[in-house]
Amino acid sequence: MALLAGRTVLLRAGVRLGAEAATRGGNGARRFASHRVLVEPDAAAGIATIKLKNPPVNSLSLEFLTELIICLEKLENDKTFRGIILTSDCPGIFSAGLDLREMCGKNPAHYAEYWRAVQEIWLKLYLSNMVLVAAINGASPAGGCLMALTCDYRVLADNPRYRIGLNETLLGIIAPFWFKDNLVNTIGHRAADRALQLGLLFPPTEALQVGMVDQVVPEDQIHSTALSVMSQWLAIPDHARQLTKSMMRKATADHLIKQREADIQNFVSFISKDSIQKSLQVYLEKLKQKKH
Ligand SMILES: CCC/C=C/C(=O)SCCNC(=O)CCNC(=O)[C@H](O)C(C)(C)COP(=O)([O-])OP(=O)([O-])OC[C@H]1O[C@@H](n2cnc3c(N)ncnc32)[C@H](O)[C@@H]1OP(=O)([O-])[O-]
Repeated sequence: MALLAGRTVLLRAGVRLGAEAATRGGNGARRFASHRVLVEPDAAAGIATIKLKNPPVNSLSLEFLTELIICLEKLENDKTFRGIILTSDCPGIFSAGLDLREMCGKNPAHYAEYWRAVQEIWLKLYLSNMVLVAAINGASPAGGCLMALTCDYRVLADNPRYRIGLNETLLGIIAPFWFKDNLVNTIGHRAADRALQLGLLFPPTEALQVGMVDQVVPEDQIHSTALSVMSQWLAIPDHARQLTKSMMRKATADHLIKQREADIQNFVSFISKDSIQKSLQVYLEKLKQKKH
């Protein structure tokens, strides 16, 4: 069901697979990349590093999400890879979260298509059989935080500007129940209750304290730390680790899978409200004016 729904998204979004480059890397691994999703394979280690490259802020547009979904499907089906390091190619930004322009001034069919893609990326990441390590090398609000939360381990670069959290309430919107579930599973109910209501964005020290991330390291050590964490996780036999991961996560994922269509309808009717559209426009305007 999830897969079929995801395929619909891919076709509708009309991403040109022909635009992707497929070459052989020095280690013989198939290297593939799209415009916005760079994949650096290390076949010998069984690890692929995905670098998000949708400048300026890696906002999750429909096209970007679609490319990421295709990339994850390919890696998941390629037995060469057992682990993914998820990081950013945009200096100082991991991801600014959902692309606000996809949620403003569009029609209900567009909102529905967009939301299906957001659900799909979450399900793909959260239920991946591979080990996922987030190397968070920049600010990570809202949807950016959500992607990091799907990973098995989070390393954050030590820079006070790199704040992470689900800040939806600050935009006048509400984190969906499955964002909430993922956060509760990570930091516990009390901390999630406070973080969600206040829309808290945690700087590194606080993020570590609350359990939003597992490790904070100097920025120049982020990739080496992610690699060393990955090797610990890959030392565990895949079948045992994968079944354990599924046991821990299935109920949370099923919560969404069982009501995907209703969740889409909820999102469409919520986001289409005049008051919500106004809040989002005001927020986008503020972001634009911040520079001037
Ligand atoms: C129910 C729904 C659940 C929702 C979940 C979400 O994820 S909601 C999402 C919640 N996300 C947030 O609340 C994060 C909002 N973003 C930020 O807080 C900051 O941009 C930053 C800290 C990520 C980077 O700071 P920085 O000083 O390095 O960069 P900058 O601020 O100067 O921006 C550069 C350009 O990017 C633009 N743009 C930025 N974000 C978005 C976006 N999401 N989308 C589209 N565009 C965005 C910005 O307008 C500007 O455009 P311009 O003027 O060039 O045309």
